[in-house]
Amino acid sequence: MLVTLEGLDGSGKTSAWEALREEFPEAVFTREPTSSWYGESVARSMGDDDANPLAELFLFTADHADHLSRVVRPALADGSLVVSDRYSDSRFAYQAASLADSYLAGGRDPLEYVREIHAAFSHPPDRTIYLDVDPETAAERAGATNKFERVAHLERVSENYERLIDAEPERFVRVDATQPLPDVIAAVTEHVAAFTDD
Ligand SMILES: Nc1ncnc2c1ncn2[C@@H]1O[C@H](COP(=O)(O)OP(=O)(O)O)[C@@H](O)[C@H]1O
Ligand SMILES: Cc1cn([C@H]2C[C@H](O)[C@@H](COP(=O)(O)OP(=O)(O)O)O2)c(=O)[nH]c1=O
Repeated sequence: MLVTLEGLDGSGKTSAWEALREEFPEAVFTREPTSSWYGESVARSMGDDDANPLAELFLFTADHADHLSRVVRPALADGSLVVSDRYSDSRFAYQAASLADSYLAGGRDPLEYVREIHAAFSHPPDRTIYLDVDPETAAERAGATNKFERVAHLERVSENYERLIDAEPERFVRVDATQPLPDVIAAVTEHVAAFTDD
């Protein structure tokens, strides 16, 4: 089973993911962007305010393709529970927001376009926990260290996540990430336990 953690920067995903490692020691824990050289290319692009958003989408997607074949598919084939801190929904929400101001031929909707690219090769998550926090709190917590962490951008990202949740309400569970962190972690842990009991 593939469980993904999604949400704005500073929503507490990494803290929850680390806590889950203690609770589910048999599971495979992974994340995107990865630490491979593809992931390093992504980090380089994120550090460049002039990076082309379409080129950046393909760097993130290249990292995802490698992550899938090297980590996610083999672990799922072994029957492992896989928990990923960010996954394809991050591309649908963030890169659709980055592409919104650029030109896509034929009036294409950026979010649909990014989804279509993934549909050709990706493995969709079984369940996704969305850590729900407002863009102002997210930017404050994350310390606005890169261009994705600006409030206006996070507002667009947040709207895109809402579209994704509306489209697949059965895949997502929402956790209120404005609660104290221990409560967020407890809620996330309970959800993962319930998924694996099903
Ligand atoms: N519910 C919360 N309440 C207060 N601070 C939080 C909460 N969740 C996360 N933080 C803080 O925000 C920062 C980013 O948390 P992190 O778990 O790395 O989030 P993410 O991986 O979603 O960016 C950390 O300093 C963390 O302690
Ligand atoms: C995986 C992924 C991340 N991102 C962005 C979200 C973050 O701003 C940044 C780094 O992700 P991450 O290291 O998970 O940061 P955080 O812990 O703050 O959430 O990359 C994308 O824009 N697209 C993607 O596909």
